[in-house]
Amino acid sequence: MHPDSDNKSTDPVFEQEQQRLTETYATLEAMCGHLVSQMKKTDEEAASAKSSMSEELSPNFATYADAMETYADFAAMNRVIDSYNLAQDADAEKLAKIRLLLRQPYFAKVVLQFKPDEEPKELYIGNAGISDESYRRLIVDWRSPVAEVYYNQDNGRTSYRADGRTIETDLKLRRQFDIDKSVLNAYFDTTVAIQDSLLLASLSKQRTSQMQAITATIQKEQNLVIRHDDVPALLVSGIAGSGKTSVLLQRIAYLFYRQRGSLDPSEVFLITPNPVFRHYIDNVLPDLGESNPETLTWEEFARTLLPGDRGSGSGDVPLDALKRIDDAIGSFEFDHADFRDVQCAGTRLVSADQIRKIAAKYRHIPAGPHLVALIREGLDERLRSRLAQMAGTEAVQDEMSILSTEEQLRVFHETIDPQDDQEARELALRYLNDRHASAFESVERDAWLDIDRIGARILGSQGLSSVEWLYLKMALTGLGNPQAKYVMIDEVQDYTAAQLAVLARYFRRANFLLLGDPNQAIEAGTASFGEVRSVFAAAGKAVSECQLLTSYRSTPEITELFASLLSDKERLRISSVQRTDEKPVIIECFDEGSYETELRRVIEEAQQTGGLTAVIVPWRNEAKRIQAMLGTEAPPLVSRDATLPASGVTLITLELAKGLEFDQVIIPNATARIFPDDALSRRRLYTAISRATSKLTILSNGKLTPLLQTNRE
Ligand SMILES: Nc1ncnc2c1ncn2[C@@H]1O[C@H](COP(=O)(O)OP(=O)(O)OP(=O)(O)O)[C@@H](O)[C@H]1O
Repeated sequence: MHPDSDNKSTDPVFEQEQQRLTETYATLEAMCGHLVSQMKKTDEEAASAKSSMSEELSPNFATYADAMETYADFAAMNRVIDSYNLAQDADAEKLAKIRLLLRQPYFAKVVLQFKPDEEPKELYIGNAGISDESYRRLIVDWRSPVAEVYYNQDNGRTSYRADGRTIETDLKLRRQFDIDKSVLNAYFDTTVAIQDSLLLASLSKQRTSQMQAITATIQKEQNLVIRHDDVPALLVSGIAGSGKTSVLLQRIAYLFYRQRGSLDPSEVFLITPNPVFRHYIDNVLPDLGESNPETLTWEEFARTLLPGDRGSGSGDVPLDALKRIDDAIGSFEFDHADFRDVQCAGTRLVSADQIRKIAAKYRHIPAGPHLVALIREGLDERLRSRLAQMAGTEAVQDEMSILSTEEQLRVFHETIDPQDDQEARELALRYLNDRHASAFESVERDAWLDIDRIGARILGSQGLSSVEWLYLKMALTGLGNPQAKYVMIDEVQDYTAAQLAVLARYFRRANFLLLGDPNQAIEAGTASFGEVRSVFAAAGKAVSECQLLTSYRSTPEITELFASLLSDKERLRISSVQRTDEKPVIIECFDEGSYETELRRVIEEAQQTGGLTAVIVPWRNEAKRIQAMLGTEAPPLVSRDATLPASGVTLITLELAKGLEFDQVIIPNATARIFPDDALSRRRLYTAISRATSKLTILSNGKLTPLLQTNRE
């Protein structure tokens, strides 16, 4: 049922629901006001308790007993402050939830009958769960077990899982709401047969430059991924616009909720294609009341681990090279030239020869993380004794005595005036430890190992690629992040098998969520889904799989056009959600003059229509060509670190447009030269076309690519 504005006032259900909303809203507002004043009060109490306790505190360290008493007083004061802080933290968390709900208290209601003789239960589902003062559940969190019945989209007998048990119930009613703060705009009672009105309403909205959460309209196949059991690797293959990125973000929010208190955002990693994409998605989790995880591109990940003078490389390395590294490590022995001096500020602190001597003590242990850890410990000890010996020298003590007051404060947090030799030595050691902090760091990072040289010996080649370098370092030293619990890789088809092998090994204890579309692999040499499976299986991570086959982004006509680039078998399985439609336009021009006129016209038209339009070019040099042709009227080119504008026309390379979407897409030159009839061009064209939500214009300056010939009118 969809009451329009005329019958709202006469529809008793609408009135009842508006009434319920008004009451809930008032309760939330009251709770908010109460919490704010409570937090203010706690703040004042904490401040006054602190000041009266500090006044009463009379530190006395005269005797051992006095000192003990003083410490006990300090500890008591800290305990009081901690309890205030804890209370504040709990209140702040609750307040954040209420503020989230004040934007939209809930978006759905389900009525569930658990036992035939019981009253049915009404549950309102929202972005967070909250109970009122008398512990009555006002709103249920969308991630709570019972909310699953809403997403299962079955009316009648259904079930959900809670604490490993399956709970049977009868879904009597599934009602969706369009709510803005305390105003009910509409409600929809849904059954499976009727299309999802809230979904259609949400899809028909104009796109913004930032991705939005899809909590209220998550579809059944998407929910299976979001609520999937924890598995070592979950591979989701989904067509363009099927909600892979949306599902990924909703799953992160789900995991944070389910593991509240034990899962920290710093233990979740999201590997994204580029910074433009990161900006595009970075509001979704905060809007859901959650923090963003650690978000990195491959380049950023590699840069933190590789030596400063090395680029992150292409990653295009055969898996076989990595296998040879694994095979070789088993029987590998260091030789004298595999070590490098530990240096700092031009001083050699531990020589390669000394490292060799430390290593010689462990000759019976095979090369690998255990041996490297032992050498590292020995080296750390050697470094400490070297600095202790330097601390006793006159040269260092003289150097320390002429430190400026500022430098003394930075190093010692006070000015110094050593009274005897012993004190002077201790201070000199602190000074040296500070000055040589980077030497300790390079011992810790195993920078004393010449990975390039070791790799050249193992692989028999001159110079390692960055991926080989990383893999070898991990195999040899155990480099990795064993604390990471989840790693999410979006657009997984864009990584090479070797890059994925590095990630699987680096985050060795993490569960992986891998999402991608084999048809959007726009570079040669990246991993097929078969390779993705075998890389993770080889890393000891059994792969489970899900598929998403409905396109939510594009209109049926656009979906049909990009689906026409796929094999018949694939095309037939794809569907799109019905909406108002505009036929894609293909314009083939045979002379430069008419091409320029047409291009100017479609860009001008796009400016007039409003919304966000992308002119997608395959490479940067094509962007330059367009800029040269259009001069000052060329749309601005999106750079790698940019944030998309809210509206207007932009020029963007395919690489950066990946994963994003636009109200309109213009493909400015789809000739056979740019999109020849081969598999890679087919995927590039599929990716470019599928960025459009509602309008698509394709031009060609010369003969149109054969890939689209059959689609012309
Ligand atoms: N259940 C849903 N309810 C509302 N909107 C949805 C839903 N699922 C997806 N969408 C919308 O469809 C569009 C495409 O989603 P998303 O970008 O997550 O897909 P994708 O599979 O990652 O796409 P691609 O691989 O083509 O980059 C987005 O605008 C998203 O908000």
